[in-house]
Amino acid sequence: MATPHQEHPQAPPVVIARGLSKVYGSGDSAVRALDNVTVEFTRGAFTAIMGPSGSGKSTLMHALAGLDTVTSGTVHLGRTDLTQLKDKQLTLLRRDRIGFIFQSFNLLPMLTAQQNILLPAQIAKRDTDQARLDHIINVVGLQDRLDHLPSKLSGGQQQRVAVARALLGAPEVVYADEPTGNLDSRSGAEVLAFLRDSARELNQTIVMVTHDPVAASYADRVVFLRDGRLVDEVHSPSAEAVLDRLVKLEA
Ligand SMILES: Nc1ncnc2c1ncn2[C@@H]1O[C@H](COP(=O)(O)OP(=O)(O)OP(=O)(O)O)[C@@H](O)[C@H]1O
Repeated sequence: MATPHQEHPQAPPVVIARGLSKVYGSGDSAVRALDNVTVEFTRGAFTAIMGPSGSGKSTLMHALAGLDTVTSGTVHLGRTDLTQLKDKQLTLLRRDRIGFIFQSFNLLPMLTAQQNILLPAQIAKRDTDQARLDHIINVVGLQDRLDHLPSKLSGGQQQRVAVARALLGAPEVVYADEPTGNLDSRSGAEVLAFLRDSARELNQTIVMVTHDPVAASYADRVVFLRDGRLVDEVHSPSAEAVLDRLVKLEA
């Protein structure tokens, strides 16, 4: 068992959400998906967001990432309040300052692993830091797969390409939405270990939504939602401790 990652409480928060509420619809059919959520994510911390189905996990991640608007509250990435930005500014902010990892990998099928990893930097006309690229490719163990098309890679390898792509630009935060949802448990464990290592070795801030207590146990901290509210959190979690909290929340 690895020693728990020491979070740095003195590290400044990279993302700060204050008083976030999100209401879908209106009148009798209104659904309060987020209800006054205040939460911070410090630099280099790997945090999992958990909660029963419908508790607001996706809504929270979409709000944090500037993928969706909120009804009230603020979301700061560094000094920028995302809730004040127009669509075009949000698009640029997501491109330049946030990394994304999705359950479905989202690789372009006609590009090799290496081309997929480099694509966001090319689109943004950013120079690639060769030392960082080499390091990340090593960390995710893709050295001999770089020329392969996604269709010639296993699911775990494809997700490692997606992880490398998300990490390359050293974004201020990486959001991972059920990153192991399509993987068998061994590939899932590899991807989670890479996420954990990149938080530690690259001081990468990572926020992951997951249903899986084992996946959450790789994080430094797990925050729990119920009915759109932040109701609990666990630091240096074991899978058992996470499961225990979840069972109580679902009771
Ligand atoms: N576009 C939408 N329109 C109306 N209601 C929505 C919409 N998106 C989400 N909701 C509702 O908001 C609440 C929170 O949904 P959300 O998808 O954030 O939960 P979740 O915790 O991610 O769920 P799951 O674990 O099932 O993916 C739910 O009651 C859901 O039905």
